[in-house]
Amino acid sequence: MTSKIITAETAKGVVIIYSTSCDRETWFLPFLSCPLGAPCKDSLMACVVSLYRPLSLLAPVGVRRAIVCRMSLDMRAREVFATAIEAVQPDIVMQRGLERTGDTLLVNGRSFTLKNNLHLVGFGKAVLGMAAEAERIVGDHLVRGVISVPHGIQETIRQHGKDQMLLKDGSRITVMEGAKHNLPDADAQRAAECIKELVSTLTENDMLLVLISGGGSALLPAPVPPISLQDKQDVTRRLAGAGATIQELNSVRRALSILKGGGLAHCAHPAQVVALVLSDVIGDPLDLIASGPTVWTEVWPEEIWSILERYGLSSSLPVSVKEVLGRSAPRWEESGEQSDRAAHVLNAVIGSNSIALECAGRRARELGFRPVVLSPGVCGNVQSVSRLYGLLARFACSRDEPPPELPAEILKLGPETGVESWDLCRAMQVLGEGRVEGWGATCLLAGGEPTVQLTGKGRGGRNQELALRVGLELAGMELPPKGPLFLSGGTDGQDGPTEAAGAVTDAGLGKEARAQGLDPDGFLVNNDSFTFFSRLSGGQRLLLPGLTEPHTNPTLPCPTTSP
Ligand SMILES: Nc1ncnc2c1ncn2[C@@H]1O[C@H](COP(=O)(O)OP(=O)(O)OP(=O)(O)O)[C@@H](O)[C@H]1O
Ligand SMILES: O=C(O)[C@H](O)CO
Repeated sequence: MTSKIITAETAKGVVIIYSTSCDRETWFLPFLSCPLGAPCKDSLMACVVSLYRPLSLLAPVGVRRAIVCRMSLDMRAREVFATAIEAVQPDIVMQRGLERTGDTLLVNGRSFTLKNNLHLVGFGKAVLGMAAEAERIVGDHLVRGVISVPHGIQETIRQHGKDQMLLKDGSRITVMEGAKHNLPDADAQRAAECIKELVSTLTENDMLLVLISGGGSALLPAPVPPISLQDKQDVTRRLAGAGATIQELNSVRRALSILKGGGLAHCAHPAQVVALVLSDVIGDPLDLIASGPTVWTEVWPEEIWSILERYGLSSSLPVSVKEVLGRSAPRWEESGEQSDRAAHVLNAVIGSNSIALECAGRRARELGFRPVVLSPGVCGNVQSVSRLYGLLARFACSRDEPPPELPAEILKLGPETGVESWDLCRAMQVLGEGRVEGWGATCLLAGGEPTVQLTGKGRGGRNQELALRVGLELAGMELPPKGPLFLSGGTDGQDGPTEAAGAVTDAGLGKEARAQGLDPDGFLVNNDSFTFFSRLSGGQRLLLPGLTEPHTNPTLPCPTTSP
């Protein structure tokens, strides 16, 4: 059974924990080997972690430090990651996004009067929880709603006891499940039809709330006739498998869909549309998140053809796709002036991974680390990204001044991993200061989305593959025995089509695997990182969604800055 969707989906948060040196790590975790033995240690530490926050308010500094010192790096890394996830929970982002006073609703500084005229549609992995919260906030004005959410989500949420993410009995919102394995299917297509039907009946007196989160593209398939669902699926699956970026993939999806690229807003005209978006794309581009159904976007056939050519698909496209791309007429009849249409639509990003990283940084500080955010947008192929993290680890852990070629090598990776030189220099400066000044440990945080080019047939996800590769990078370096530790996880709790959110790794990974008869390189070649981590040490290094939830009270301080 898959346990996806614990949380909202933002661009993938990658959390990395580095200890700065062997000596300091020994100082920092003086009580690591617990006299109670390993199995007890974990449950004991879980209790300690859950008590840490209340205790930290009352206890003297010495006691606080002792508590933190008892937590392993692994536990603290998981805790930091859990906090990042918590920051983008569907209910929390909705509370941030929808401010209500009486019958006035404030979104992104714009106010709307509620007069029992509210309709709601939504699509995405996090939308069920968002809809439940929306109903709590504005349910008394809600006429009707339809949401398209992942297959099995309600049952999974029930099993996880997260009832606040379910709609209440008698809700006016219809929940439709589909898109098994995150692929558009007939169920999702039916949901898309119902959504289209609902929004097409609206008048200028109505208001439409559109809830959008990652995974929305697969949950709103509405292929332009005569393209069949099968044909559309074929194109997107081959593009994704060939390593197309989400920008490229969703540009193509927009060109083949009735509802994407502004089509949904077009159908809802002249109603007032308010779209609340939980971003899962680096830089929060509204036209690309879930393929931008509420953002009018021009389709340029030349651009689509060049993407298809880049990935060698242009000559093997289904006939229906060729026909649609060959059309010169606009996708829909113009209705009203551009400015008039724009005035009827408000798109607001209410959650992003910058917020997740900010919250993670605060938690890291509470847990005794000095947090450094490298960048919210690390991208590029997974090989380059893992190399970058490996080199940064080496830089952080050098006993003496690192060799001059090391910073140069790190900076060289900037352009292909989407990290500005300035950010790399800043991160290296902080890591260098840590080494010189001798404070405890550094937690380097980054968000982003590495690309995995699938060549094998195994099971995995970008975070697990990244963790496996970084583990192998670290194994080839001269590093202190107790550090660094690396964690990579998806903030939606599901890494690719697997049950895990990601994995935790360190320099001992390769040795541990070989001692258990596992060949990491063989698993990598087959893109089989999930199987690898599941078999390794009973799956202990996996980040499983149930374990990624915070142990502590969820009312963690969150930034007030708007996304
Ligand atoms: N076996 C695999 N090994 C590594 N990565 C994989 C594997 N299978 C799929 N992926 C990654 O997962 C992505 C598809 O995952 P999913 O269908 O959940 O969409 P997503 O939400 O965009 O992905 P993710 O959860 O990784 O962000 C692919 O683009 C690919 O990068
Ligand atoms: O649904 C999608 O298109 C992706 O998750 C990006 O938003």
